[in-house]
Amino acid sequence: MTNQDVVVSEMGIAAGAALPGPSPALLACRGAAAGAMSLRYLDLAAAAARSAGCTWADAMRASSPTRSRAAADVDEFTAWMRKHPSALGKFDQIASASKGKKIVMFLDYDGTLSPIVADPDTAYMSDAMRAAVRDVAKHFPTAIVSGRCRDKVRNFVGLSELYYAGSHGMDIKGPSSNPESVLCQPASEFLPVIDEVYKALVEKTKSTPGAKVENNKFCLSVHFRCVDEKRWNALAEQVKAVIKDYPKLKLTQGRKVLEIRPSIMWDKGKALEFLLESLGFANCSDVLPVYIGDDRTDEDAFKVLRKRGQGIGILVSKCPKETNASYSLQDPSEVMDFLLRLVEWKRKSSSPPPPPKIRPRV
Ligand SMILES: O=P(O)(O)OC[C@H]1O[C@H](O[C@H]2O[C@H](CO)[C@@H](O)[C@H](O)[C@H]2O)[C@H](O)[C@@H](O)[C@@H]1O
Repeated sequence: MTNQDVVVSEMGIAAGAALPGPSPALLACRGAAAGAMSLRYLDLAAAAARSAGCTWADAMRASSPTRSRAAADVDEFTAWMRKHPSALGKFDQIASASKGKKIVMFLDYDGTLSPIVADPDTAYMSDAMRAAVRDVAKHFPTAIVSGRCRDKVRNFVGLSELYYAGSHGMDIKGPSSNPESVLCQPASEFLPVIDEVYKALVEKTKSTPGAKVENNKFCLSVHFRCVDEKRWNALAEQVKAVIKDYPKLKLTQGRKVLEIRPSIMWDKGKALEFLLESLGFANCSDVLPVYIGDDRTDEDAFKVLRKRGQGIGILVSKCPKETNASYSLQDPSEVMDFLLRLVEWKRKSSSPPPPPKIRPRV
């Protein structure tokens, strides 16, 4: 079977090829991943498109909805909101679930802390959001979990006191202020291959106007947000033509982006588990991980929370989506409101009660 077969047969998107032998780094990182099984998110919309005999472009369209909230079916949205209520509306419920527990905050970057923009290199987060994240990190251990290369997302966020998990969790590092902080790079043996494929993809896709290849160190992104929809299928063919010779890589999809990643059993869910373990919360019942994300790669983390029966998954979305998250927020501005509210609640609940008023003697 060729890798091309693998790509097409397994979801038409994800090529689950043979696992590479464990690297020393992977062995080092295995603590949280022992007995791990693949937590790959099942892309229902794209799978449905393909099983209906549709093209890659159909699957790309299905996984990158452009439909506005106004055009969406209101009943469907209301029903979805009932299943995934607003984390702001249900703030008191979330706060009471955290009583006696240590909150650990996990935040996705694009579409969660920064609004989605056409040029990935200018997806800056606002100073107000940065201040909110800084405040959150003063009270709770906080990690940024992103598909981007760790250095890039670290530069965008600009806060040294956080944990960063870049490349969809394949590159984890603790706060730079701590010389003993963790480092986990389970896909380090893939670096030369990723570099080679990056160059090949840049060359192959240069004939597609608007296509952009982003090197995320342990994985690659091929953006099609600025590509004419008529060319999406051709672009997917170009990408498949390049990766067909690399059976240890798999192809997945995000928001108007094709992602090329090592086929290892590691994802944002594994990163979450690894970080909880590093923080000493491996088998604790008194921890409440809160994960906020907007994309399908975040579903791996939501699934882990569901499986643990512990923690709170919050999907950032304006329209109904199949998700393992329990709550929702509409956009990064609501994410900021939620973070600020959490900080305010924490301040109030940990400050000592005011001293009793002494009545002046008359
Ligand atoms: O895990 P994330 O932090 O959400 O990263 C996922 C991908 O995000 C970026 O792409 C997305 O945001 C861009 C900027 O808003 C947008 O132009 C693009 O269409 C989106 O897919 C990032 O550029 C990718 O490398 C990440 O994998």
